[in-house]
Amino acid sequence: MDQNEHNHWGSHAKGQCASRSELRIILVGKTGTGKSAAGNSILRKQAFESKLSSRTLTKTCSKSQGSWGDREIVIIDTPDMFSWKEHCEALYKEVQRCYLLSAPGPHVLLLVTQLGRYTSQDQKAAQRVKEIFGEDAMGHTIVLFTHKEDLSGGSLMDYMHNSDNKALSKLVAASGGRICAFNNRAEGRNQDDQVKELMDLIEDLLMEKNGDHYTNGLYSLIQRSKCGSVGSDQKLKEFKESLIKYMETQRSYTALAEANCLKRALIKTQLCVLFCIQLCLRLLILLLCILHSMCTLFCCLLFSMCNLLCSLLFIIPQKLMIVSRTVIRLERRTPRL
Ligand SMILES: Nc1nc2c(ncn2[C@@H]2O[C@H](COP(=O)(O)OP(=O)(O)OP(=O)(O)O)[C@@H](O)[C@H]2O)c(=O)[nH]1
Repeated sequence: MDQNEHNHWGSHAKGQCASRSELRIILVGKTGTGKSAAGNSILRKQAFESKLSSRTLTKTCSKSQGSWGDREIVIIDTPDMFSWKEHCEALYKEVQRCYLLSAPGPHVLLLVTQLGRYTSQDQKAAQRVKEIFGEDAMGHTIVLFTHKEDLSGGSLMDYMHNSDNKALSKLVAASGGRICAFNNRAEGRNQDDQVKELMDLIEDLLMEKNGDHYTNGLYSLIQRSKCGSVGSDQKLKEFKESLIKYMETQRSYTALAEANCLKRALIKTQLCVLFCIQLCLRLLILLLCILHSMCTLFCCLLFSMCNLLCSLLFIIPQKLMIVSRTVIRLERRTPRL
């Protein structure tokens, strides 16, 4: 067992009696979005390594502390554990480390994404956050956009309002509309202002949650282990087993939800097709009726024309006869010279 894990396990007891003003924040999201840089902005020091890199820079979960007013701020930076495709030993190890570092539970999950770059990878990362911490963790999530300078002075609300990224809108809605933006290159007053904006958002969230941090079965297990009599190694082993079970359960919930979503979409499509077929049939019947009426009208017209023609054929010779008789009579009366 890793020595570090022993230390983390031991440190959780320290977390139980942490001061009431302690604020635990976990930075989550896709790699390279600016999680470490955001952590540094909040703490206003170079606590986490952050630089432009073609590879993932943060290799393991780490924790750093600072303060904001009378609040002690604890930030847990996370490595690229939100985009690994499969559940594997390395993932479980990092998740375990993250749980132990953030026990008895985070007040805020800061989901970091780059402004204008919310891709399918970010969606998968958000999904993995739910797999690791549970669906209810969205209730303690704030979406933090980095590269705020790209707004060029415009407001984040306007940006969201004009965005046609449905997945992003869905994420923001699931996070209760709690959004914030950082320019992690900002300094001095500008840096303080954006941290204050985030802190105000966090205070509102905590007020809503009666000051409570987020917790779930795994955090409760860490809490309970404090009173247990079993040794640290055994506790860690049990915790890891529970964690694997928890993540697998969350994953099957997600798969089930996705399958239900797919089923609903399929039913909707079927209903749409049925409606279209029904509409086409009705239109066809209407067209046939119109054609039938037109045919009847045409037949009537033809019949009338024939009738008229026959009548004319009968009347014209009669009239001709009369005229010819009159002419003959007149000829007879006229004296010959
Ligand atoms: N211009 C600008 N650059 C930023 C901003 N935020 C982060 N960056 C840059 O983006 C790069 C990646 O930032 P990191 O903080 O290392 O990102 P990360 O998510 O921690 O990445 P990993 O640790 O590799 O997972 C760095 O070069 C940062 O300087 C921002 O708001 N504006």
